[in-house]
Amino acid sequence: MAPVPFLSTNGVKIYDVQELRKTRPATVPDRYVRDIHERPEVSLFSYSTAGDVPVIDLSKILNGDYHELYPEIQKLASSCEEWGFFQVINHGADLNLLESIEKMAMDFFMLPLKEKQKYKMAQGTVQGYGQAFVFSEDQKLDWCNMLALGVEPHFIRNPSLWPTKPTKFSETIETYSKEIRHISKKVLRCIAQSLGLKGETFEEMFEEAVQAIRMNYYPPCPRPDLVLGLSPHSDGSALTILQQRKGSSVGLQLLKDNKWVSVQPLPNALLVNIGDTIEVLTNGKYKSVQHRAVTNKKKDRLSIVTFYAPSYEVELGPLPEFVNESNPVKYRRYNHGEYSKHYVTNKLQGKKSLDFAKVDAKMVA
Ligand SMILES: O=C(O)CCC(=O)C(=O)O
Ligand SMILES: [Fe+2]
Repeated sequence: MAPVPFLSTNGVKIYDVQELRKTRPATVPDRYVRDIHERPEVSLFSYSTAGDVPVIDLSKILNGDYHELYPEIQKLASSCEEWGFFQVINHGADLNLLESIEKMAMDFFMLPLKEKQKYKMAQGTVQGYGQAFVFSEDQKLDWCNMLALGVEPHFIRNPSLWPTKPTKFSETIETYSKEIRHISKKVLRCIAQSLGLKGETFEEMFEEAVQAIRMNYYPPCPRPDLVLGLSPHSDGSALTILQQRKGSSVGLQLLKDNKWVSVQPLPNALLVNIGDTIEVLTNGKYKSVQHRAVTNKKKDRLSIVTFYAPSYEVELGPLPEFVNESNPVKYRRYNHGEYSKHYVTNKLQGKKSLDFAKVDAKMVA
């Protein structure tokens, strides 16, 4: 039986990819088939190896002596400039907690559709189970099911969307998000240090930091050569901490030197990427790099992604330290809440959302 489509939060017909997959189709509906230039090169990602993305030992920065600290800070700076991504080891997070959030998330996605739809994303909103970035019938769809939840500050929460099944799900998210928030703060301090700024430079901006979690589940796909798990985008956050479930297929790719590079996270490491906020604050010195997810024919994949962003009231713009004659201002000042709204009301399309803040190069010259 063909799966029944349902309406996205913007009134567009979409499918639930896990339900599609249950029908064991030999191919995928047209809505998922990407234009030729967008399709992933299957051979590229299946052969790429781990270890390309720089690895930062957080304990060396936080507790190391000068001889350990300095090279690690240097490595962090070059990762943010050249990759926009780095893996963090010795981050101090409770490994049992990382394991239990993976298990909870998997248990959730394995529930019957009817149960998951109790938490369905409502029209015009971005939280819950569903697809937040679908705006038209001709937009290509991602081979992914998502559960997105606002966590902090409390007023962004919608408690009716926090699953009561599996039991302990909400409790685990609560503990997990606290742990990740703690790490986000530490990483942000290290980033400030790597920029030659005082560790506490960003603290005021993040006093009421916004934290949201997105769980992405990519079932196996009969045609990974034709589809994308998640469309190319940069994150609208300041930084993002990504955990990939152990044993998942390789799926995340980032754009480096105009080529898509596959990322295979190290076991127990957390993957951090620079979001649009830091790119703006540093006037482009640190890059919010485009990334996407690809699918796999045999294996599924789960990622748990925590976004850390300034409070909505904060006014953002390049810090004066990063603006001079040879580095003219690239971004205007804007309100972060407005940017967040702009981000979630547009489809994921590479780095296009940051055009919102770009200063026209000609006007500056
Ligand atoms: O699943 C992934 O690895 C990518 C997820 C991602 O980029 C996101 O949720 O913003
Ligand atoms: Fe992302």
